[in-house]
Amino acid sequence: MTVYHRSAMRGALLYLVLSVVWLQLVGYLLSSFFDQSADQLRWQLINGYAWVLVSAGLVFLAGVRISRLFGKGEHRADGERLRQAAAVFDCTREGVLVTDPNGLIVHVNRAFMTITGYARDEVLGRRPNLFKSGRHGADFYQEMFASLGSRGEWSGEIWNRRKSGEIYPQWQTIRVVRDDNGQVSHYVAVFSDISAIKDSEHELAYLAHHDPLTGLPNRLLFSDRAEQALASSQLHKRGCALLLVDLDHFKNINDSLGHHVGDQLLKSVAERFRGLFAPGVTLARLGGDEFAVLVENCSQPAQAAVLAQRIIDALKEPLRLENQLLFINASVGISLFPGDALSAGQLLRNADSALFKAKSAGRDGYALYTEELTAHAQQRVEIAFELRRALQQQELRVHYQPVHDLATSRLIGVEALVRWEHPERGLVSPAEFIPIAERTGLIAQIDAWVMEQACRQMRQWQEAGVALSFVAVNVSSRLFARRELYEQVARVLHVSGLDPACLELEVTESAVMDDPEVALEQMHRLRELGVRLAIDDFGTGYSSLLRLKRLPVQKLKIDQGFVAGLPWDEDDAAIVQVIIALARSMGMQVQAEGIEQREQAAFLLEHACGMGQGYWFGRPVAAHQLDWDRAPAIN
Ligand SMILES: Nc1nc2c(ncn2[C@@H]2O[C@@H]3COP(=O)(O)O[C@H]4[C@@H](O)[C@H](n5cnc6c(=O)[nH]c(N)nc65)O[C@@H]4COP(=O)(O)O[C@H]3[C@H]2O)c(=O)[nH]1
Repeated sequence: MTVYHRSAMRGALLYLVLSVVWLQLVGYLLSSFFDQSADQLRWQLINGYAWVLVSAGLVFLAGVRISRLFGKGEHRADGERLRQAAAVFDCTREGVLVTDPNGLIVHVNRAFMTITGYARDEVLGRRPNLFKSGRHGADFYQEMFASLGSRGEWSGEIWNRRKSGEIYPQWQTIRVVRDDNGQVSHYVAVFSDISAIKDSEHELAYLAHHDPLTGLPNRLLFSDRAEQALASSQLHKRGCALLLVDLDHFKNINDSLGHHVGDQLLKSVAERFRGLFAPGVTLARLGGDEFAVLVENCSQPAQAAVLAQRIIDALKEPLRLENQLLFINASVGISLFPGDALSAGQLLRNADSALFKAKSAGRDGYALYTEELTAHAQQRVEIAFELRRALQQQELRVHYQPVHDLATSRLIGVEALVRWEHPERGLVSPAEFIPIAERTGLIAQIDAWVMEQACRQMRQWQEAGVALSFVAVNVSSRLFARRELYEQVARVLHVSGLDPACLELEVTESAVMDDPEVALEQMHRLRELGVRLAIDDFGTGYSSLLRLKRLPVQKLKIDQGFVAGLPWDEDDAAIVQVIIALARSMGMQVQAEGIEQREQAAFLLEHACGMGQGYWFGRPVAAHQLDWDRAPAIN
């Protein structure tokens, strides 16, 4: 039983006792005063009314007492609630602002002052438009008031101004407070400062769309901009050009000087490129050493070509990094909208095909996309497919090109060169399928097969009494980088029974310089087998002389590009002489490729080049077609 029940029970008992005592007493008094029962009855009636009156008075007094008591409790609870609300109001991290129905500020909390920078006195009695940033138009506020009118509430993002003048974003909820009669009594706005969230949002968006190293737009943003540019160009009937830029031999710099220098180089290149273009041009780094440039309002190939040349020329000046000068070139592929492609994706693919063409044409230049390039790309896919079949169907052949001793003019060795006897297309040049085989990884299989054939053939010649010093085979950079090359060579030598000293492995200069440390290890292992090593196409790469000196190589092959200009081109002549001197100083043999004229052979002989090969001595032919006795007189 509660306290209230007990006191009510006490009141009721008191009333019962008083009533019984009163009735007994009045009954006794009336019977002793009056003899006449009629008089007694009348007075009893009067007494009844009097008691009812007294009871009504008591009930009234009790009611007043109870309501006073309850009233006091409610008042106390209200006060408590208000104190709690004020504490919450003041401690909350959200800013709170209360206005009267006329929009005049009547209350703000502590967080409000911290966020806005205003003191309480500076804002009381003023209107919230004091904080307007000017970022929102009239529609925004109209919508806000419409929502307050219809739903009694509005929430959303709003930009306001602090006392310092700084504009910042808030997340704000405004609520209408109504009195008992349904009239608006106050507006309460609760808001939080979301600048930090906005900043991280911006940072995330920035990171998602930019390359962190150079700060340039990345592939995602570039594609997006390209889409927009194409849409706008289509609308305004204008043209667009996409230039894809790739740094030549960047990997060499990265590998030889380290990633840190590589990164610095990319940053410097990005800086140079930035300085070339007007703000309307989008420059991006798509990844690695690949950059892209999107030029709006450029529909003529000649215009785009001028820009491409400007990019190439921008790198002619060496870059200074950490007290060293670095030289780097670039190749550029160009594709135009709407002439070459109608979508951003296609434009990019076409520029990539054009870039491939620029690279194949010797780098440090640009190429424009043509439809033939798509045809070529298609052809490359077909060749890759057919090449697999060719290997299974044994359509590959090995031809041998004679190598002559320049001093005696005698045939002393041969180079094994693969040929593809296509059932429909006839003899396919390796220049056509070797790059595809390299891209698809089929080259390892091809090289292994050629090596096996060449070793067997050499054994047969030796058994037939042919005096031949060596057979040379090409090892692609793909295979050269693999550990299994060693096992493969050992197995072939074992199976064929060929003396390892008769096998010469030709590795291109770029394959060696791709990863000089791996190359060095691989070469030492191969040398342990007893085979000879030659560097092919020497002069076209970026060999460091220090590295070259450490390589266990027996021969340098002068690239045919330098031989072609002999003896009249002074630059070629000078380069050839330097290579010969270099090889001799390091105790290596020198062999020139691509000798097509007697004068070239004479120049090489005069400058102490030991060996030579070329059409003038003999073209690559099938094994049985070799002319062992041919020794054309050089002088
Ligand atoms: N203009 C001209 N060219 C001459 C002359 N003398 C020789 N050549 C050509 O020059 C190329 C020399 O081979 P390479 O530099 O190793 O260049 C080779 C080599 O890098 C690659 N290759 C050929 N066979 C193989 C192979 O079995 N494996 C690998 N990995 N690559 C191979 O394909 C390239 C091209 O081979 P080929 O078309 O056979 O072309 C051969 C040869 O036919 C000349 O006097 N004038």
